[in-house]
Amino acid sequence: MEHAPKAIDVTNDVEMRTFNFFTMGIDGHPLGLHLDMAIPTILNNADEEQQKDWLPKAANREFIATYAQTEMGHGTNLKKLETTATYDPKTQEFVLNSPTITSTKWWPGNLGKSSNYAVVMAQLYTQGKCHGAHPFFVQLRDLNTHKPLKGITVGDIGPKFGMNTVDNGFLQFDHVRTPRRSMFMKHAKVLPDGRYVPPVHDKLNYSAMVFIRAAIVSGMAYHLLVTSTIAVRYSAIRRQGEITPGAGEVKVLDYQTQQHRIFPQLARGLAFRLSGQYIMKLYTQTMDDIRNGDISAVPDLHALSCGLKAVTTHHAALGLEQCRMACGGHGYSQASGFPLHYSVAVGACTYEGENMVMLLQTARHLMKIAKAIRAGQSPKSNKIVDYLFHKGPPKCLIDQAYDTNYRNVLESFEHLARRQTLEVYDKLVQLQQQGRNYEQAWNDCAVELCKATRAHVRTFLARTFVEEIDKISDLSIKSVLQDLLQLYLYYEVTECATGLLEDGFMTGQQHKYAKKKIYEALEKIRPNAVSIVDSFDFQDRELHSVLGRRDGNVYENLLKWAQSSPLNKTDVLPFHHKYLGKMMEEARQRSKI
Ligand SMILES: CCCCCCCC/C=C\CCC/C=C/C(=O)SCCNC(=O)CCNC(=O)[C@H](O)C(C)(C)COP(=O)(O)OP(=O)(O)OC[C@H]1O[C@@H](n2cnc3c(N)ncnc32)[C@H](O)[C@@H]1OP(=O)(O)O
Ligand SMILES: Cc1cc2nc3c(=O)[nH]c(=O)nc-3n(C[C@H](O)[C@H](O)[C@H](O)COP(=O)(O)OP(=O)(O)OC[C@H]3O[C@@H](n4cnc5c(N)ncnc54)[C@H](O)[C@@H]3O)c2cc1C
Repeated sequence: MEHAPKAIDVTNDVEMRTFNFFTMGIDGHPLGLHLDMAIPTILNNADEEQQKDWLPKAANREFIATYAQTEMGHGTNLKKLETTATYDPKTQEFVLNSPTITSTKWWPGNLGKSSNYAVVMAQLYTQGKCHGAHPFFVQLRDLNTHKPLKGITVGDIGPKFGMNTVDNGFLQFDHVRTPRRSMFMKHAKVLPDGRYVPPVHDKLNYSAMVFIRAAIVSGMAYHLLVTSTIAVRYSAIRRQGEITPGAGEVKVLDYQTQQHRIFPQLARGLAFRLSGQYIMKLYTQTMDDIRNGDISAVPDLHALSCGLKAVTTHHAALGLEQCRMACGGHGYSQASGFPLHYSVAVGACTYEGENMVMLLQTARHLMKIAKAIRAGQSPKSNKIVDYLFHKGPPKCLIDQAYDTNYRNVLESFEHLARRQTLEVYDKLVQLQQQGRNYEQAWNDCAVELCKATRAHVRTFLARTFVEEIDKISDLSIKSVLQDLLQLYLYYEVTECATGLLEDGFMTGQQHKYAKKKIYEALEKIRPNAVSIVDSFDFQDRELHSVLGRRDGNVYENLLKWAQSSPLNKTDVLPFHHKYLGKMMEEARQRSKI
């Protein structure tokens, strides 16, 4: 090709690649899974020889690979995946098979028509024993004809809620043989004679999922900032109704309800962006540590990435809907961009680990800490969880005259997370003392366990936001961002007020104080709102929105957009006379009788 694209940067510059992934393929593109699941799997799970062979070709786009783990019958419970990879020592090959209809791989992005390779998660059998789900690098289609290889049935799963430019696919194996070395062998191995060598940590095979979970946090920030930009810009040009009778129609952005709907999404977008940077740095550092044989950070990374992924995707889904609803009828048009952004972002509540399951994974981590606290152990030096070991003030102090760096607000979030974590731990213990087994007790506490995770993640998001704003030296920028920080923190206080009021930690008067601080922040943000969203410098093509155009020429372009609809190619649609015209003519004839 004349301007062949240069090789993908497969270094661990994940931050930029992630952002490209989320911005480049907002509704997905043929290389989405190749870039952000297949390549990370090769980087983190292939041994040196395999990396030498596969990585340059992957970077050079000599093939397209996806990540085929989920099956028709199982997505969450990886232990019960049914695809098998059985080692044959005679030929030193694995035989891949889909034994049941429910073992059909189902959902992998770009699997249906684009990919010719896949990372396939299969239950590994050797010497008659199953060793659990392991990744294999498997060719699916002929590199020249692109036809499926022998024993492989593959196709697209059909239209979905959204992201319909992504060919999510299905895949079945009928005793397909693949070389022994197609098994990713950095961590676990199968030797030529069939002996299994276990990994140092049995979850290292899950690293690609951890990468996307970490990346999704910035993805959610991106979606919230994009849709807030659309809603703020549109609200700044849309005039509807009067505040002072006779003074003329106002910009809907001047309504306090409009500000209360949109500005918190702006604030959350920033908060998620800052935590997204943190978790991606933690991911990169942990992967480097693993390469040096240190797996100590793996549990912290897993717990934080699961919790952040679940909370940010849920809040993004709610926030995008608020932005859409704030734009009235035009917000419901495809011209707004909201249907596209929403349908892509909300998928992240499900993919890469369904949110309830992710919240409970983080809760497992919190329960271990609660056990240590109840056993009187001292905290590890880990800023993410150390606060759980601390006592904290007995009463809320958010309305004290001076709250330097929002210490009193952060302590309120810490108080709630600490109380929720310890109370649900105590309930877990109590239910077991009453005779329930651990698993049943766990299920009977699951809703409260999820609340503990949400409280812990809220604390992390808030603290990170405060710390990062504090580092800003440009006072004019800092002042604007502090308005958003104030809104974020007190909005989150009101969002979790039930938990703070429940034990009398916060008073009703303090709740009123928090609301006052919210309204104060809304007023401070209003004059800067358009400049704040313009500063993100999103291109109109990224926003996919007539309402969010930087030039503000919404109405002329809305009409142009509508006129470009295929329906408007002719004044009278071809089928009119055949059906509607005929129906009306016959009705008129009948009425003359
Ligand atoms: C973002 C939007 C912007 C625009 C985007 C554009 C388009 C994007 C489109 C697509 C991109 C995404 C494509 C999607 C891909 C996928 O969905 S891939 C499939 C994802 N599937 C999952 O996430 C499966 C979820 N299930 C699991 O992960 C596991 O089953 C489990 C729930 C974690 C349980 O695991 P398992 O059963 O194996 O383990 P247990 O026996 O229960 O033990 C749990 C212990 O293991 C520890 N653990 C589990 N996972 C990990 C991990 N990844 N790392 C480290 N440790 C792990 C866990 O902590 C327990 O430890 P403990 O026993 O000590 O408590
Ligand atoms: C847009 C999109 C893209 C995707 N891309 C890929 C891909 O590229 N590769 C890939 O392998 N997969 C992909 N997936 C699949 C995705 O990873 C799974 O859908 C997800 O892991 C959930 O699994 P499931 O759909 O089987 O739901 P299930 O696991 O059947 O769960 C159904 C519901 O049951 C509840 N539930 C399940 N387990 C528990 C539990 N332990 N505790 C509490 N509640 C529970 C939850 O409410 C859950 O929503 C994609 C999915 C979507 C929507």
